Amino acid sequence: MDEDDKPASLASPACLLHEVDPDYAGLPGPTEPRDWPQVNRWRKAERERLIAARLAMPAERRAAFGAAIAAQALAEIGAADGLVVSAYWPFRGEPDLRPLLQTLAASGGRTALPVVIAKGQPLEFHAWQPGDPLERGVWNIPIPAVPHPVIPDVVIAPVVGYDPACYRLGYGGGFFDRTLAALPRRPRIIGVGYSGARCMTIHPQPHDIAMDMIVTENGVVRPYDCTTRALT
Ligand SMILES: Nc1nc2c(c(=O)[nH]1)N(C=O)[C@@H](CNc1ccc(C(=O)N[C@@H](CCC(=O)O)C(=O)O)cc1)CN2
Ligand SMILES: Nc1ncnc2c1ncn2[C@@H]1O[C@H](COP(=O)(O)OP(=O)(O)OP(=O)(O)O)[C@@H](O)[C@H]1O
Repeated sequence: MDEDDKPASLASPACLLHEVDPDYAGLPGPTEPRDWPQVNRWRKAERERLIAARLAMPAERRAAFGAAIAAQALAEIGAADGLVVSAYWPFRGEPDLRPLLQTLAASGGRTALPVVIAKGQPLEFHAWQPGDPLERGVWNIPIPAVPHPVIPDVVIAPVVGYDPACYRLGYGGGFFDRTLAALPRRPRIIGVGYSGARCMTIHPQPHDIAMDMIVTENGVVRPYDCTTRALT
């Protein structure tokens, strides 16, 4: 059991204030002009709340949710043959999708992990499949020991939070947004997280890039799915 797997003690129940009324939480409503310093403070507090909530889940539930997320993500990816798919090495209670990498690699896919080059710079993606050697990168995140940059067709991005428009709240480094903005062609972007990570809005900023979908243990969320359903 590593640090991430230990259930947090004294965790308080998730606060649902933000679900009820953003004004009440001191934030602008969705159509009002943003006060970005205020939004950044909100994001920081929300990150801490959401990470604590997922770490407080029993490890068995996280594992079961991770398996459900992996199965649906695999179905969304479809035929893996010839595709370059980037996922991630899980930390801080993220869904563990390493078995998905194994399945993709076994069915002809080329798998990869993101690599932090430096703060403020886009990520790189380097080919890696289960069994290949790893070394510690920035923030001690395991990265492929043998550098082999690739351009992914599909990027699986773990979320700290997400909203119905499929915007992602991450760890606050801005890495994925910078990376997606810099890639020569836009990959399919599949966000993955637990359904408890849903926010009414993450208050997207101009640099935020929406994902094509979010896969949770309960199903697939596509941008404004609920609106589409309501209109049809
Ligand atoms: N498993 C996994 N690997 C990943 C990502 C991810 O989201 N999950 N990343 C996706 O991007 C990149 C790493 N992104 C990270 C971004 C910030 C911090 C971090 O610790 N940040 C500091 C504060 C940063 C700041 O404010 O400047 C902190 O939380 O204390 C860690 C990783 C690449 N690898
Ligand atoms: N394309 C970009 N160009 C320049 N700066 C950017 C870009 N994308 C994000 N940033 C900067 O990075 C910082 C963090 O962004 P944000 O809060 O969206 O991070 P995040 O998506 O939660 O983090 P991460 O992707 O690392 O998990 C912001 O201050 C933002 O201005």
